[in-house]
Amino acid sequence: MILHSKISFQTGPEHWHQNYPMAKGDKQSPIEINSKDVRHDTSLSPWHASYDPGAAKTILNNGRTCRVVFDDTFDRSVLRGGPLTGAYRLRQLHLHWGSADDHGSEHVIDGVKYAAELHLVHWNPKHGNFAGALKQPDGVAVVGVFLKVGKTPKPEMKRILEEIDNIKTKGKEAPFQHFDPSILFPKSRDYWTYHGSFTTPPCEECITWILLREPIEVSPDQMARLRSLSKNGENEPMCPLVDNWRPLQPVKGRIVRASFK
Ligand SMILES: NS(=O)(=O)c1ccc(NCc2ccco2)cc1
Ligand SMILES: [Zn+2]
Repeated sequence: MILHSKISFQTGPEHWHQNYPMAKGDKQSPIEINSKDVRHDTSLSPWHASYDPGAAKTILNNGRTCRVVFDDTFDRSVLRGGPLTGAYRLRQLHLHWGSADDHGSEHVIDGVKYAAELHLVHWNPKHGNFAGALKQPDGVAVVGVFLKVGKTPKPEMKRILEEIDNIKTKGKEAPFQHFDPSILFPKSRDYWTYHGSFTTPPCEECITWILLREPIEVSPDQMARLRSLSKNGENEPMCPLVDNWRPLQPVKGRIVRASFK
């Protein structure tokens, strides 16, 4: 009798729940924001980021995204206000992007997919550490900024994208200092907010999402740089790091609030 061993690497988002049951939860991210279902909440206050440029440490390619890591050992770079209670510490920022300009963001706004989505990840120090915060519904706050391709790119994105040449392959890390990520924010502070999850396993439902309504612009060349990153390690076959976004998840009756009319 010949045994056919069938090895299937079931790692796609549809299979995550087999190892991470939370991936099939009722508060998963990303979701589509439909303006007709959004509730303008006049009690929502403005959000404030006070970041210390000296907290920036390194930039790395972890094979899934390009991530900038910050010193979060004390209240050095914090996010306050908006839907949040207390100061949340900035831990890292990273991006999700597509293989072409017409898709790449994780959240979708009235059917619009942006070329990329920047996530600034903060955690609530009242829960001791990041690992503890993951287990709490108010443990983490992520600010999402949409990126669209245009002719007046933000010079500040240059800084991140210039470093990309030094972290082309998985596992590569480079120093990344003296960087204040609040320069990446658009003019308007208008945002949507809802309760959701990490968009990668283990998909804990611990995130207060704050999605900025106004996208920032990047140049075609900047998007091409992002797409030049590789998933593979240095001496492995080339595999472009693109389309690292999770498909839309069910809203399951959640209310999305807007800070604006
Ligand atoms: N795309 S995202 O903003 O939801 C996001 C943010 C941070 C992580 N970090 C990885 C992780 C998840 C749980 C513990 O460590 C993963 C995903
Ligand atoms: Zn993300």
